[in-house]
Amino acid sequence: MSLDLAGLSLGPELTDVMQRLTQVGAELQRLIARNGIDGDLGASAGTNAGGDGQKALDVLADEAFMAALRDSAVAYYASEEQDDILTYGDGSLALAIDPLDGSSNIDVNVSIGTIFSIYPKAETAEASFLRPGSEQLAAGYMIFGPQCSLIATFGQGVLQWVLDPNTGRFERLADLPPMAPETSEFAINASNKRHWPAPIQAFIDHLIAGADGPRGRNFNMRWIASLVAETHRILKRGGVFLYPGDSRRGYERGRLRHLYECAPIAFVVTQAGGAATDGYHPILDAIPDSLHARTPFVFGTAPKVRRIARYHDHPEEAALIPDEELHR
Ligand SMILES: O=P(O)(O)OC[C@H]1O[C@](O)(COP(=O)(O)O)[C@@H](O)[C@@H]1O
Ligand SMILES: [Mg+2]
Ligand SMILES: [Mg+2]
Repeated sequence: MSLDLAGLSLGPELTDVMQRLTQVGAELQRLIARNGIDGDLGASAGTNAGGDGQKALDVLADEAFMAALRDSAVAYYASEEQDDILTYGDGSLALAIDPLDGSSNIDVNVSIGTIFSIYPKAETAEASFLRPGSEQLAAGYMIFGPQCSLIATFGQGVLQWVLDPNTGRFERLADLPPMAPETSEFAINASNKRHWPAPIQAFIDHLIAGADGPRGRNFNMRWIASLVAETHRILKRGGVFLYPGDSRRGYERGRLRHLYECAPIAFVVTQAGGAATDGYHPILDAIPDSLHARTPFVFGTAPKVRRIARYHDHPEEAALIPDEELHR
């Protein structure tokens, strides 16, 4: 057993799938730690279904998860790296996966990860995934960094584990406490500012104006370009993340994938007391119209996410809403 699930009643199928996911995760952490010794995991390796360039590690991770899950309770496997859904056995689960998130960081030794989302199998392969994220049974991510952590939710709060490099086993830590309601950090790729919609421009302008602007206090910015690392920081110390749609060709719905990235992160974040929207509507209520569909994505401390929604109605007034009023 690579994962300590003592005391959790997940049922045999979900338990087995979690064990298999974490076995692969432990192996990926080991391979990543040796990057450069036997080969270059950041080398280019083609293009995936969504049109993104693939790195060697994207392909290797996808193949490792496919191999590990082929004879499991996963009946349908949908991956960011595959054109179509793969049909396996007749188990009861459907798994969506971003096998390697944060690919641009592989060759610079910055945290990357795997994001997973598990649904009960539906009538058809497509119907198993093109549904609201609120129907997820489980979701989470592994982060390959200074520590290899697993963060997961099964719908009752957020659980965390750390991989013990001495034993190869994920040891459970105390459950994550609810996210901090008061924070001053935001994360966005500011190089795209000129392409953003007006409400996002206004929100960020007001944060950057700091104590001299309508918000009347200073804020701090972080951008790692690795969704798992950004999520991990925000879960641990609060803040807000934005990847809005923008006017660049192909970015009208942002960059991130609804099924493989946004729905699972939204499930985790809302279970931690945060919120996740497309800027306005909750992500967990939305139904993606295709496997690789993208969505604008805003998540983090709930009052901040609510304030961003208010910027879509009344940008100038939104800056002046007292924080307490957004703590509903
Ligand atoms: O390079 P950009 O446009 O800032 O985008 C960074 C975002 O893209 C991603 O790397 C996309 O994920 P993949 O690496 O799985 O394609 C996110 O992890 C990150 O938040
Ligand atoms: Mg990703
Ligand atoms: Mg990826």
